[in-house]
Amino acid sequence: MDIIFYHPSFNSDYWINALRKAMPQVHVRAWTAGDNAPADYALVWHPPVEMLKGRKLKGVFALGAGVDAILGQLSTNPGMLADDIPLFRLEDTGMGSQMQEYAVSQVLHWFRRFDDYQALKLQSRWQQLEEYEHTDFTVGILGAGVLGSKVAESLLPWGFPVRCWSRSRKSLPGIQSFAGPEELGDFLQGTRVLINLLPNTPETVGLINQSLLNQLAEHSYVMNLARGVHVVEADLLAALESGKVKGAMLDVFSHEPLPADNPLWAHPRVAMTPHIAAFTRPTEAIEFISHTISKLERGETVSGRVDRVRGY
Ligand SMILES: NC(=O)C1=CN([C@@H]2O[C@H](COP(=O)(O)OP(=O)(O)OC[C@H]3O[C@@H](n4cnc5c(N)ncnc54)[C@H](OP(=O)(O)O)[C@@H]3O)[C@@H](O)[C@H]2O)C=CC1
Ligand SMILES: O=CC(=O)O
Repeated sequence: MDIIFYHPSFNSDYWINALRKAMPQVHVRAWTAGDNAPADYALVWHPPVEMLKGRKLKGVFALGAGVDAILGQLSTNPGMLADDIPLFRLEDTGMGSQMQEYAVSQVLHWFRRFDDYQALKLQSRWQQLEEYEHTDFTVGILGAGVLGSKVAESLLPWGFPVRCWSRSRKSLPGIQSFAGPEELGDFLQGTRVLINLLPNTPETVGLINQSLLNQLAEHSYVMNLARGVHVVEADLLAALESGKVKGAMLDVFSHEPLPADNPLWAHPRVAMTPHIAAFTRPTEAIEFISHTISKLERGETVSGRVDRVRGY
């Protein structure tokens, strides 16, 4: 069996050695321009069209959780991957615990008013503020898939009311589930901290806009861990100015790296990180990929297959 590998920034030698160790019977090679030799599987992130075009593959694995980039490439280059070639993505592979750490630490930061205390510190003011109540700190998670559900579970032990919104209804112990566009309004009503873990699809682009932000609780907080295109930046800035939104923590942006003249950089109530909420971890990712390939080769059912029509 042959596997080709392409990632624009990962250390290919490291990955290829680790893949060979995990699957000693498989020939793994880094794909380079002009390589048209046959392969069974391709492991990719932002692949050149020519890498995949016309290949008869048994499957393609995206080396991340989101498949918006590759589906975007496919929409402009439909011949890049035949419809019958399955596309898989990484499910959790260590990203769940990273998302939990990120979300829990930031929710606690806001709940314990460290943002307010930092502002007071900058004015050299010693002042004790009123405590927030857990009951006034409902956390609502947009997306209750692999990562959203893990984040939801991790917030429960801290005493916050937790709710989630997805396409289909979930039954996650202790978490209130809202489903579909008709329940989005009820989900937003009373949500104090909004965490976004939706995939980037035509239905979710621009969802976090003025209308949505207006439905949140007063002095709410927004955390975007999914994709920049979900948030209408001008609407978020307006909501921060009006005080409707008290603070935002952003990991992802419509344009990455975020341009130097973007007003988010200087906003005192916006914190940000450079798309690091969850990294692809080689050991866990390779374990998932090798396990999935073994099952596929045995004709067994696997999870992680992308529904190309649905877009995630
Ligand atoms: N910032 C970072 O470092 C990283 C960001 N990400 C982002 O996180 C995203 C989520 O990952 P993951 O949890 O693995 O994805 P999943 O596919 O497992 O979960 C997606 C969730 O979104 C819900 N959803 C999709 N479309 C809609 C819609 N139109 N209306 C309501 N709910 C919808 C799904 O509902 P249902 O369950 O009913 O299908 C599901 O619950 C990725 O797509 C990626 O963009 C991922 C890794 C790292
Ligand atoms: O943003 C990262 C991903 O895995 O998707």
